[in-house]
Amino acid sequence: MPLSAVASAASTSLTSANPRRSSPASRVPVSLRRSLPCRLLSSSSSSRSPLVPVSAMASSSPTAAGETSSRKKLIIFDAEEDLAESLAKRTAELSARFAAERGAFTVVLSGGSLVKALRKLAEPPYLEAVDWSKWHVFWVDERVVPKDHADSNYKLASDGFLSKVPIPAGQVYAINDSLSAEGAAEDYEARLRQLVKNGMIAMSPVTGFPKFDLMLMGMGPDGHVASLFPGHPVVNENQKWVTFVKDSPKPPPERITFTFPVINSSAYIALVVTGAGKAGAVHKALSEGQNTSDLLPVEMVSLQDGELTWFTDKPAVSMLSSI
Ligand SMILES: O=C(O)[C@H](O)[C@@H](O)[C@H](O)[C@H](O)COP(=O)(O)O
Repeated sequence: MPLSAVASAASTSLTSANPRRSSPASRVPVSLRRSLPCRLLSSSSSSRSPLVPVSAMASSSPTAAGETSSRKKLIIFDAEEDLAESLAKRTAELSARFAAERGAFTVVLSGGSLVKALRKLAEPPYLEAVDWSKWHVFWVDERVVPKDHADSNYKLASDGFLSKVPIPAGQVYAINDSLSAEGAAEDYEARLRQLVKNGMIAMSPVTGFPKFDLMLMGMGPDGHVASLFPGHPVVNENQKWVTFVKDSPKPPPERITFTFPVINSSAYIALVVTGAGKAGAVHKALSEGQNTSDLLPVEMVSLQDGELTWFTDKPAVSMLSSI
C-alpha cells in the first residue's frame, strides 16, 4: 500500500504572510522524510489550510480505471483552532463532492474529543455553505445507555454539533437504546443493510462491505478506535458489520461498534488525534519497523480503497523522533 503523508509544517508557518519563508514541504526536517514511511506533499505556503489539494492527493497515488488506491497522510497543527478549521474545510469539501456525485453524504462519528473538533462546521461560512439536507449521520461506536445519558455519544454529538446544523432528524441514525448491547448491534446492522439496499449507503465493490463517505474518528491513548480495544477479540471480527462489547476497558463497559471490515471500506477517514497522552500510540503507529504481530487497533485501520488522514498536533507527535 502506498503510504504518503503530509508531514505538514505547522499551520502558523503555513499561514505566515512572510513571502520569504520557504514552502511548507521544504521546512519539514529531512530526518522526518527518512523516519516516516511517507512521501511529502504540501499545499502552497499561502494557503490558509495545510491540507493538500484534491488534485495533489490524486497525483500522489495515480490509479487507472478499476484499480484501487489507498492513501495515508499526516497533518500536524500548531494550534487546535487550526486543526478544527482544516477539519471543517475538508469535511465541507467532501460533503459538496459526495452530494453532487451521489446525492447523499454518509458521515460516521465517534465520541470523545472529535465532536469538539467539529465545532467550526456549525459556524460561518460552513453553516450556510454546506448542504445539510444531504447528510446522513451514523456512529462508528456507541455506548449502550439511554440517548439522554451523559455517556451517550449521540447526546455528545447532538449537544455539541448536530443540534446546531439543519440535518433532517430522520437522517440521524442513533442506536435503539431500548435494546441490549447484542440487540442494539443487530438492529443497527439491519438498518445499515436496509440503507445499503435503497442506495443511501454505498457498497464497496472491493470488500463487499458498506462504504461510508467519511468517517470522523478519534483514537484513545491505548490506540483504540471506535470501541475496538487492544487485545479484545472483536478486533478480529470479519463477518459482522456491527458488533458489541460488554467489557470495554474504557467506561461505560457496554458498547456497540463498527467492525474493521466496515471501517476499512470507507472512502475517507479523518483520524483526529491530539494531546501528549496519545503520543505513545502515535509513535507506535507511525514509526517504521513496527512489530506487525502486535498491532494496536489504530494500526489496523487500513483503507482498501480510500484516504486516511491523521489530523494531529505537536504534543501528539512528540515521540516521533524526527519532528
Ligand atoms: O465512545 C467512545 O469512547 C469513542 O468513540 C472512542 O472511540 C473515542 O473516540 C476515543 O476514545 C478517543 O476519545 P478522545 O478523543 O476523547 O480521547
